[in-house]
Amino acid sequence: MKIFSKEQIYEGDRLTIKKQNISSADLMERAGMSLFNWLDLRLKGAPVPILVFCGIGNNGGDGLVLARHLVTHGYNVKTFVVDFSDTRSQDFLHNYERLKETTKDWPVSIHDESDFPEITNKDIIIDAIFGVGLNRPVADWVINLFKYFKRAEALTISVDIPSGLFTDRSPKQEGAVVKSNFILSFQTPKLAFFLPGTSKYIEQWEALDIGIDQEYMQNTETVAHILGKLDVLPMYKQRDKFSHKGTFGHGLIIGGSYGKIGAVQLASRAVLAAGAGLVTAYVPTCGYVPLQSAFPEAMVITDADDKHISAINFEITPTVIGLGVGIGTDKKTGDALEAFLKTNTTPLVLDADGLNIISKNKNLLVHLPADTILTPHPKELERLIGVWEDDFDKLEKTKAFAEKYKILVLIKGANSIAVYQNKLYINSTGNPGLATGGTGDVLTGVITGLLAQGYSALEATCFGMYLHGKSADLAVETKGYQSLIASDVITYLADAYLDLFAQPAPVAEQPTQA
Ligand SMILES: NC(=O)C1=CN([C@@H]2O[C@H](COP(=O)(O)OP(=O)(O)OC[C@H]3O[C@@H](n4cnc5c(N)ncnc54)[C@H](OP(=O)(O)O)[C@@H]3O)[C@@H](O)[C@H]2O)[C@@H](O)CC1
Ligand SMILES: [K+]
Repeated sequence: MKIFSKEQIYEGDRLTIKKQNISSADLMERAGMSLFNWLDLRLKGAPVPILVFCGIGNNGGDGLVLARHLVTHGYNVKTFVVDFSDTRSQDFLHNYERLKETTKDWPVSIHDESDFPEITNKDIIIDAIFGVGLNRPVADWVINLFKYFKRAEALTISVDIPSGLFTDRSPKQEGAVVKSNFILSFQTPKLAFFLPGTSKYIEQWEALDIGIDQEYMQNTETVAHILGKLDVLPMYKQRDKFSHKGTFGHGLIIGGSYGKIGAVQLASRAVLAAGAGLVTAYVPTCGYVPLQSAFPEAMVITDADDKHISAINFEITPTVIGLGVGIGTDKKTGDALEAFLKTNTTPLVLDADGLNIISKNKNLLVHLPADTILTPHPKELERLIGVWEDDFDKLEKTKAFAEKYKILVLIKGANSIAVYQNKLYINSTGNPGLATGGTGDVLTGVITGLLAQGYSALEATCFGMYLHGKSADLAVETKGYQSLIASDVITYLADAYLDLFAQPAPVAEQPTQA
């Protein structure tokens, strides 16, 4: 699914109004109506108090439309206008009048703390204060209102985006954003929902279709994409009946050091579980016995050194190399990696200490083959690109870094993000059960295994991180968050593949009332 920038959202609104020959008030009516339908379907007329807090722009206008429909359908509604500015938008004013006509009463204005109404945890708060139009820091008294909402512990539903959240930068002050339980976002989610610094303000979101021009939605190129099943499914490569193990490539995992041979074992197993035909592990001598006994499907090549990789020489011709898991940063290994990178032309996935070695010797970056995949977690990324101001700045710096060296950078996190050719691909699968040792090694193996089968760097990364997260999502159903371990992610890869083609369960017939 595409994630539109703020400018693209405004352009989509403008174009829709023009092409569909409607007014902006009509579009706002649709937006407000879609909010109402969503709520009405769930509340079914329940008399729960609904407090609608509106700003003075179009986000507030959406809130006013919602409030009007709630009132006309008999809900228990109170509407407030958060008066943070004198400049009202036209569509706000139009709907302000319409609400007045309906209720015969003006909404209550809030100018400062003394106007904050009583809110209990039985109420529902509708947050329609700021939308994507937020362009400067929020006034202190309005931030206090956000905090007041949080203290009330009422169910909080944000319209389009939690108020206080910018579309292109992180808020400077902690708590300067409404803590939403649910966001009803128009047409597409916003990038801030998925970034580590701002996703803490988001629990759940849903995109509401407000009929933005389909052609515009389809043809507009966006910088960011969120990857769901429908996005990765077209990447899947069907198997030919006459294929054999040579068809699916040969992955070579180079890594391991004394005490960290397990990382190679996990990555190598994941190479095969992702579907590669063959896997070889290249490890220090101490890795030979454990690998050969615990993982009979792998071939093993050993370094002359017992504990660390000291030279990278092999006579096989792998399709792809995954390098770095458990490799350590021993001086010998650093030298071996340098010599190897200066001559290697095989497609490469670089992870863990492989990245840390390169961070200390950045001259090596120019030797990476085009489309090399780097899979850093945030600390490893910082060692590569330096510090950043906020998530948005981090993504800009990563884009520039990836472009400079013509590589792909996969930033690992709760929502892993692949950065490639100035675009962002955000994974939607995965859960906190993955916060356990070895899951990164498995991811390296999965991506290596997909590259071996002929997936492009971008496909292998997107499909790989999706499958890896999906596998964990399926595994937690029986393992729980605490007990899930990296090996489970390999085991459940099979289910993640099968899930791609699973038919949705038929909806059970509703019993009819006599
Ligand atoms: N376009 C359409 O047709 C549709 C739009 N839709 C809805 O519109 C929303 C965007 O609406 P919006 O552009 O009016 O901005 P909104 O977020 O309501 O902010 C209001 C204004 O506040 C101002 N301001 C900014 N920061 C400030 C601050 N810190 N403190 C004080 N003031 C500040 C700034 O104005 P300024 O003062 O800069 O002139 C800004 O314009 C969008 O999220 C969606 O909900 C839907 O109905 C679908 C159809
Ligand atoms: K909002």
